[in-house]
Amino acid sequence: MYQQKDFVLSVEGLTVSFDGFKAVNNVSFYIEEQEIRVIIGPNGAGKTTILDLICGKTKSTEGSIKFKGKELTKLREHEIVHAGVGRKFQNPSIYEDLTVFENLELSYPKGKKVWGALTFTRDQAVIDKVNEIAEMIFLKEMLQSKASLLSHGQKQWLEIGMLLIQDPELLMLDEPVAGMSVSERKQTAALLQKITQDRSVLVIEHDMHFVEEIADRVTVMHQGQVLSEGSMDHVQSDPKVIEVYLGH
Ligand SMILES: Nc1ncnc2c1ncn2[C@@H]1O[C@H](COP(=O)(O)OP(=O)(O)OP(=O)(O)O)[C@@H](O)[C@H]1O
Repeated sequence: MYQQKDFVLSVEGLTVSFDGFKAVNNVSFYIEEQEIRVIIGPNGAGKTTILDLICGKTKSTEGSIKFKGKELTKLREHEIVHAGVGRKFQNPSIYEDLTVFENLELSYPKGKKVWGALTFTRDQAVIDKVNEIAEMIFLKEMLQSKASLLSHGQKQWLEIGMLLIQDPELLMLDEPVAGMSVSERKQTAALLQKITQDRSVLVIEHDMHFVEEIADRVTVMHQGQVLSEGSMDHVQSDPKVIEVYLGH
C-alpha cells in the first residue's frame, strides 16, 4: 500500500468546477522522489489545470494536494513556491535585455542572501551557483550574452535554470520541448535526467518520442479524469488509451 511519507507529491480526489463544469474530476496520483512523471492526454483533458491547481494559481473545489506531507490547497502561490514547488509556463518569462548571468542572478532566492560584512561571501556564493546552473543548462559559454540572442531552446533552458537556482524539490514543466530542434530535445532529456538526481519532475508533454525517452511513469488524462497510469509500455497498450487516441 502507498504510504504518504514515501511520496513527494500526493494528489487525492482533486476536483475543480468552473460554473459546474468539472475540468478536473476526482483525480488522484502520487509522485516519488527522483521520479519523472509525464501527464499526457488530448486537448482540454485538464492537464494544465492540474498544474494550475498544484502551484496555487487555481483553487480546488475538492480534494487534497500534499507536498512532502504539507497540504498545499490552502496556501497562496508564493507560499507554494517557498515550500519548494517550481513551475515553468509554456512561454519563457526571461528578461531579454539582461545577460544570461543576470537572469540567473536575479532568480537567486533572496531569503538565502547574507547581508552586511558577509557581502563578499554572499557574492561568491551567488557567482558559484550561477556558474553551476549555467553549466547544467548548457549555457556556460553564453553567460555574458544578452538573453535576446539565445535560440528558442536556449531560452527554455534559461528559464529552467532560473527555477533550478531556487532549488525546488518538485519542478513542473508545461511542454518543455515545444518548438525545440531534435538536438535540443535530446539535451533537454539529458537535463531532466540530471536534475532528477535530487528532485522530482512533473511534465505535460504532447511529443510521444520525448515522453518515451524521459518518463518513469505516465498519467493519461481524459475529460478531467485519470484514464490510465503506469509505464509508457503499459499505457500505450491500454485499450482505453488506444480508443481515446485513435478515435472511434
Ligand atoms: N479558468 C477557467 N475557467 C473556465 N474553464 C476553464 C478554465 N481553465 C480551464 N478551463 C477548461 O477546462 C478544460 C481543461 O483545460 P486544460 O487547459 O487544463 O486542458 P489541457 O489538457 O491542458 O489541454 P491542452 O492540451 O489544450 O493544453 C478545458 O475545457 C478548458 O476550457
